[in-house]
Amino acid sequence: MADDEQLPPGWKKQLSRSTGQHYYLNIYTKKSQWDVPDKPAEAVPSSGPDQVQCSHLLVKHKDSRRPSSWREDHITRTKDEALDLLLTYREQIVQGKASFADLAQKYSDCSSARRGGDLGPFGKGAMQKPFEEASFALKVGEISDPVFTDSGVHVILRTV
Ligand SMILES: O=C(N[C@H](Cc1nc2ccccc2[nH]1)C(=O)O)c1cc2ccccc2s1
Repeated sequence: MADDEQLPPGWKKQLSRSTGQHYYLNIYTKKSQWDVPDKPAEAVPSSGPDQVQCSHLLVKHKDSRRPSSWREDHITRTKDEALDLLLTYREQIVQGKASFADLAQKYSDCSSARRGGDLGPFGKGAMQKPFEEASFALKVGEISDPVFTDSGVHVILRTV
């Protein structure tokens, strides 16, 4: 077990009264963590990455900004039908019954379908706000809940 003197600078080892386990306190930000720190404590909380890379599966509906796609010239499903459809795809992915890229390639109403839904790296300001906020809130490898934009209903996978 690492003692204070062996910890990277800026960390303090504490004992949790509730669990009896040790945790580690960042003496600058007062944030704590269970894992033994392996780098100096950040004096300022990190503002997160400048860019992320995500793939998405989009199901459009009749009220989408552009109710047309490579799959269907004239999309007539309702928003509720789009959500139900998206949830079936999300469930198959989460249950490991299909890969994200495979379902995006087959069913996404975005032209990124040909790339398994990959949008490439993007920063803040590049995508519609609900999509951006959901993407930057994901950890790498995490899949979002359904996200609604003017384009339709999305499920997002953060890849980088
Ligand atoms: O806006 C696009 N496609 C639209 C649908 C759409 N709307 C979106 C809104 C947010 C993120 C991705 C989105 N894709 C379309 O095909 O009607 C993009 C396609 C691609 C393809 C490759 C890389 C980036 C992009 S962004």
